[in-house]
Amino acid sequence: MFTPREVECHVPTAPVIRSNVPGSFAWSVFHERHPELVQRVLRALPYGPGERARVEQLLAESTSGVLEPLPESAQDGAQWLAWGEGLWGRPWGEAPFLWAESYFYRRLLEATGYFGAGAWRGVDPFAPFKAAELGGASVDEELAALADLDGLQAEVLVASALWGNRADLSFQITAGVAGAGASELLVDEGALLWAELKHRPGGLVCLVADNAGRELLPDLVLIDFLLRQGLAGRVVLYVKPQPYFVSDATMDDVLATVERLRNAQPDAAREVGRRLWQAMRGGELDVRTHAFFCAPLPYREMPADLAAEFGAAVMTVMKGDLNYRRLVGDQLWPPTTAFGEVAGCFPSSVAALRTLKSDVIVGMDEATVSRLDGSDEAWRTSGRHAVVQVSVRT
Ligand SMILES: O=P(O)(O)OC[C@@]1(O)O[C@H](CO)[C@@H](O)[C@@H]1O
Repeated sequence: MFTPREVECHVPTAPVIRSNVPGSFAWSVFHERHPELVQRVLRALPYGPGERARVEQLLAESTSGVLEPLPESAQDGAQWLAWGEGLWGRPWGEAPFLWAESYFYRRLLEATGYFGAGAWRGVDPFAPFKAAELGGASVDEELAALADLDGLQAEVLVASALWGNRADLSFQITAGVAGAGASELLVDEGALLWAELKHRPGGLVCLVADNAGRELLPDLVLIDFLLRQGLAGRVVLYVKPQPYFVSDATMDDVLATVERLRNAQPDAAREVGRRLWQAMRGGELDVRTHAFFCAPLPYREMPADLAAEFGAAVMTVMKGDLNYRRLVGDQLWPPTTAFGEVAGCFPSSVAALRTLKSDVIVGMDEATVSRLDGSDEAWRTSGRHAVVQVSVRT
């Protein structure tokens, strides 16, 4: 069980998103994305009849059944029982969307034997997808672009880490080529991010990773840049403790990506890989994790030990859509709500680098919202729009 942090945190209220509204984005995740995901998982690995039956049963339960708790043998069973108090026995769609999705991924690991005593223990059900992406041509292209690394500006590296967030394998299941088409940066507070880092160079920078592969690669290049320029004296890279939301990065993915860099062409990419390896050995790059990163809760409910880690940072860079939902709260905020008003409880200054792939959005101006609402596009979920939003802790 987590020890909650003691903090006075006042945020406005807004309706919590749930997946029980047919036609909504959240509903489509459970009724369109998950069925396809389950089929892909069952095709990608030769799970036996027991695992397959449990996975199919989970899909049926999560689309038309009620929430059942984890088996008593699960090591985190008591924690989930507490998190789900009042929800057990109710339809999945009645639970908060963030809660229900987190629980779906936890149950998928249960069904595939990830935490069991058998041979499937520790086997990442999404590993085949992640490996295909990391070994693929688009990563070759990203690596080739590193030939001109010394000429690349800080802003370009942030843009690359930002748009790398389009490469999210769960999103691509229903969106096709993620966020295909022209892209638009709706809010760009990148200058504030760099000003803060330059104002307080040499401190701790935290980066909370999102997806492996095409996203983690530019994240690592950005980390290398921060260390090389002395903008950060130390970087903590946070990854998930277990497979989650298909392509979320774990320690295995960090190691595979650093290895990919160390063996890459051109030389500049290999040099990045070599420096990252050394930085990990020397402690300047510390890869860490915490059970809270797979918890069904917003960051404002993070436990005291994790809050203390973030509290020591000059800046935390928060990657991706899900981290954004957890940072501001998975709620239907009026889009003009100030980012700092809902993210300001975070223990350090925080910069969100996020492409929009779910309904949550804050920090917009009225005119942009009207223009986008007047267009035909599902702009909140298409993956074509992005924000760089910063809240500075004074
Ligand atoms: O966090 P990421 O990888 O940027 O996006 C995660 C995502 O694909 O999954 C959720 C829906 O299942 C949404 O938060 C978003 O669409």
